[in-house]
Amino acid sequence: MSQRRTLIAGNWKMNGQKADGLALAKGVAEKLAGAKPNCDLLVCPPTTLVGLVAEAVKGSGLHVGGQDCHAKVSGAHTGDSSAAALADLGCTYVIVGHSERRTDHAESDAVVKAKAEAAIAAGLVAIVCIGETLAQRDAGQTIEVNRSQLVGSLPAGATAANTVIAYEPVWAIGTGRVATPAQAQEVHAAIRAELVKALGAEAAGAMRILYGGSMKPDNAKELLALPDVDGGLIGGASLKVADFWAIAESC
Ligand SMILES: O=C(CO)COP(=O)(O)O
Repeated sequence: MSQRRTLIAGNWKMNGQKADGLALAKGVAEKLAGAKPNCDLLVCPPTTLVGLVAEAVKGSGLHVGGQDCHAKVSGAHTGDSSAAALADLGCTYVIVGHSERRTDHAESDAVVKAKAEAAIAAGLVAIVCIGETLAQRDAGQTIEVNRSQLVGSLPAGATAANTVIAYEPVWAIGTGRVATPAQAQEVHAAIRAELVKALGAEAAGAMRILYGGSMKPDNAKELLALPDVDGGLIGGASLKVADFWAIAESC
């Protein structure tokens, strides 16, 4: 049996306002009150809702996370949020380096690494995202692109307790085109091998590597059963209680 506890994480992205966001979070928390799936459950609402959601699900066992944080603790960074402020609102995780942020905000590996380090310093678990584009996959660069993003984005002091890796092939995000089990396992195994080099076998063996990209109730079981897939980072399907819960029940 894997020593790694599966993590099912919902990335709501820029979706939800007070009423529907609260209903979604409370819906998941209520499910959790009735049954304990064989995984940790996390929702990452937009920053606007993080505080409200964290208050609403307090004590339920449902974890709450941010979708991004700044590398600095405070200062003149209009529109940004610090990891410490997210922790203060009740977050225990934060996603960094999502491909949408790498693209929309030109975030480099160095920026992602600094953000992950800030997250850890604030006591949060950093979920560090990496993944290749379709053009890179078609050019046979998948393993090298992921290796290089991982090495460049991995925070100093990373441990299995403070860092989670998320492999999200860009071509699978929001497209309905999910990676095949063979494609996912190949990259996850390569990530694990790189983690062994960077952190040693023990930490690498204990670190969770999530798959993200069109994970749905009908494909989750097969992906989550792969030896190096330790959970999911779920976009679209995390916006419906029934779908998110069905994925959690596939663990
Ligand atoms: O980007 C994702 C999660 O971070 C995946 O999104 P989808 O599940 O909508 O493809």
